[in-house]
Parts: sequence; C-alpha cells; structure tokens
Amino acid sequence: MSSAVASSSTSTAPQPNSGGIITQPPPPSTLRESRIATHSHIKGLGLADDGTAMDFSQGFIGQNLAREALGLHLSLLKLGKHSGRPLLLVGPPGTGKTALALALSQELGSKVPFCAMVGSEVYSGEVKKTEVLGSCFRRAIGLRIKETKEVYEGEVTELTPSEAENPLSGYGKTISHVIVGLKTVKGTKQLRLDPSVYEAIQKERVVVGDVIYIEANTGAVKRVGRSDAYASEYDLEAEEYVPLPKGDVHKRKELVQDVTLNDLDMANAKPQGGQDIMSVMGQLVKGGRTEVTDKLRKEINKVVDKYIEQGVAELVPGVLFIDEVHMLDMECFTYLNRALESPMSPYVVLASNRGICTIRGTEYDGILGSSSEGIKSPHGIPIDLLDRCMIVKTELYNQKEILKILELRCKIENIQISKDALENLSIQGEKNSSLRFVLQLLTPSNILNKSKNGDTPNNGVNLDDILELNDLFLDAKRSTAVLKDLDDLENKY
Ligand SMILES: Nc1ncnc2c1ncn2[C@@H]1O[C@H](COP(=O)(O)OP(=O)(O)OP(=O)(O)O)[C@@H](O)[C@H]1O
Repeated sequence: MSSAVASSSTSTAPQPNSGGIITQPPPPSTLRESRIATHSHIKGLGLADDGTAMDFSQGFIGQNLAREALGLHLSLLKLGKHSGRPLLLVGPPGTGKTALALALSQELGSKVPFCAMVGSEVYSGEVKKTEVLGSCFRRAIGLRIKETKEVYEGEVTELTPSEAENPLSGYGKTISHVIVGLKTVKGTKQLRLDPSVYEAIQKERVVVGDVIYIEANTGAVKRVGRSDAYASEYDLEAEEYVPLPKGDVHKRKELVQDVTLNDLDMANAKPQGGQDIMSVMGQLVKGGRTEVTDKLRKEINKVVDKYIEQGVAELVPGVLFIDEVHMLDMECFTYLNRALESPMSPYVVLASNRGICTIRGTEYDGILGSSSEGIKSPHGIPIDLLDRCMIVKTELYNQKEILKILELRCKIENIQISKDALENLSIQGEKNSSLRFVLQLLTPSNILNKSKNGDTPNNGVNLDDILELNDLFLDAKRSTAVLKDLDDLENKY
C-alpha cells in the first residue's frame, strides 16, 4: 500500500496543480439540485428529431414556436456559433421564459453550467455592478480538466474508524485511523487511512457498497455512485448505479473534473501580495479570501489558455440567464455589449416581460442627450444591444394548455385533485388570473383539503376547496378591482 494515502501528511485541502491554479476538489457549483421546485417538471425542450415541438414532451406543454426557435438556437450553440448573439425571450409574466432557458441548458447536458440571475441582483452597496455581472459570466463558463492521477478505486466493502483517547483532553475520543476495504473485479485491498481522509469520506456520505476513489497524493475522496450489485434494493431508485471497477485497486486513472472559472477565481483569491501566478502559488496555504481582482482573473485566464492549448482542459460554455433584464442600467448594458464579444463568453439568454419602458440609468438631464424621463426603448434595452439579440416571443396559454400544466404539477407534487377542481382552476387561469396564480393555489388547496378531512380517506382536492381558497386569496385582477372600488368610494364622498 502506498504510504501517501496511509501517512498522516494526507490532506484534503485544495492543492495547486502543475499550472499553479487550484483545481481541487470538484466544486459543487456545476451540480444541480433535485428538489421539487417550480420547474422540476421541465426536463428539456421536448423536440422531435426534425426539430418540431412535440405536443407534450419532457414536461413542456404548448409554446411550440418558442421551443422550435430555441431548438434552432441550440444547434447554433452546438456549432459554437453563439458568440455575440444573445437570445432574448419576451412575453407576458408566467409564460415559461425561465422554463425555456432552463430547458435549453438541460439540452446541453448535465455538466454544462447554468447560472441564473435577476437583473436587480447587480445593485449592491458593496460590490460594483459590473463585478456582479462579471462573476456571473464566469460562473457560466465551465472548464473540463483531464488529469491522470494515482488513485485507489473500488467498491467499499469495509469502513471501520478506529477510536483512540483524545490526547488533549481526558474526555472524548478522536479517530486515530480508518480501515477501508476496496474491491474491484480483479481483487481487494485493505487501506489504513489518515483521519483527515475519514472526514472526506464522511463529507461524501460514503457507505459500504458505494464505489469511490481516493487520490493517492492528496487524499481527496470522490463517490462515483452505488455499486450496481445493490441495484434492486428499492422499487424507486434515486441513486446512480455504477459497475464494479475493473483492474487493480491501486492504479493510474484519467480523472475528469468539471469546474467553473468562478470556482477557480474563488479558490485562488487571497489577501495582499502580488496576484501573478507565482504569488498565487506562494499564498496557497494561507487562509482568508479577498475580492477577486481583474488581475487575478487575467492570470487565471492565462493558465486556462495554456491548459487548453496543451489539450489538458476543454472550455465548456454554459448558459447565463438574466431574468428581468430591464432592471439593468446603461452601465451594465455597455458591459454586456463588450462581454458578449469575448472569446470566453457563455451562451447568454435574456428575458423581459416589459413592453416599451425607460432604460434605467438614463433618467437624468444631460446624460446621453436624455431628458429627465430618460430614453425609452423596447423591453428597456438599448437599441444597439437589442439589435444583436435573437428575439423569441412567448404567448399566453389557453385553457387546455393550462389544464395540462396543472395536471403535470399535481403529479410532480403528489396532489390528488378532482376533475372539476382542475377544470375550474384552468378556466380561472385563462379568463381571470394567470397560470402562475393557479399553479400557486395547488399546494394551499391540498393543505386545506387535508386540514378539513384529517386522516379520513377522500378523493383529494375538490371544487369546494378551490372555491374556499378563492375567498381567501385574491388574484391580481380582483385585487385591482377592490382598490378601484375603494377609490370610487373615496371620490364619492
Ligand atoms: N409550457 C409550459 N409547460 C410546462 N410548464 C410551464 C410552461 N410554461 C410555464 N410553465 C411553468 O409555469 C411556471 C411559471 O413559468 P416561468 O417562471 O417560466 O414564467 P416566466 O415567463 O419566466 O415569468 P416572469 O416573466 O414572471 O419571470 C413555472 O412553474 C413553469 O415551470
């Protein structure tokens, strides 16, 4: 057994590699969370092989023209011809603009970074607007680094931490070492590992039966998945099952790591001292972080360029989604114009639900010849940027489409609901309120139904529950009507 893993010098701390920038451990920013969220039912654009939108596929209902346009745009992205061509989604609120952007990123693959932000996020008292935008751009650019490393890989057959008296206090115990058994198709090996590796094992939530690898010289642990020998343990599987690794437990393996440029910036940001790559290397062991400076970004870009030239790494442009883009101001738009042309630019998708409105930051006399009212422009975006955008329109849904989306959400949220309740909600959604409002009524209606019926079995949410909810919550239209009535009353007296 190699002493590197067994020795106490084993550490799981981020390590610099030959290029001098930290690329360890694989950061979580390229992973997607899978809770039941607003867009959990969206799994892709739902297009057929010929690029036409299928009626109901991958969680998408309706919005056929927009989906087909995005499909075409996707082909452009795959050809690498996206530079300087942002996509702009425009349409009324709740018509699926965010869902479309998410579907586009899903079509690009699970390892492609997706960074979503809202225009108003750039306004902060501490960080410059362009800095916020800059870090979002870098969060949406992935780097796939391939490295050949010495590893111990196999299915965990034993995981036994050994306890010892704590030398610093009479009470409590510490872990002196941990015994890990690893099995491959070819053989098994028992490793005696440093307590710091045990911490890494716990962080990855490794249990017996998981396939893992441990890097020999850094002690970093990565859980690959659950061994497929355990595949029929449950009826519904939430796990990724992997085959038993081939070859020896101790071997050289090509590891692929997906990180974003922002992860590299954050890992290398250090207080004071020069920001050239040598200083960055020298400061690796010191704690504390500082703001990521432009100089540091340039240094990291240089190293990344070198990696790409050497064929060690590959650039993976992700999707940067800026919702409510009309909230950005002139300064941000100017920055966007420049950043879009950079060779290291992600796919940019903008969205707005506004019509013609004032471009923020132009409302003062004298600026760019504007009046105090500011410059008005479609979607609050300057004409020069608008001119570069490929604009895709989203439409309001009809009752049938709303009904199908509601059905889908009920399935995802595990809500039992009667046909007439669904029908009522879909009519409300089309005529009086919006898709979003009726979607929001689903969970409260379920809670209301359960609180009325307790544990007695029933047919789930019914029409009465929906009508009762309508008395409790107002949609935007009814709320406006109430205010108007009040206004009329005041004017009368
Ligand atoms: N065509 C569709 N198929 C299935 N679900 C949809 C569809 N369109 C919208 N949804 C769902 O409706 C909800 C609202 O959609 P979304 O947030 O994408 O709207 P939006 O256009 O971004 O709204 P806003 O302009 O207010 O930001 C989400 O839960 C979304 O997943």
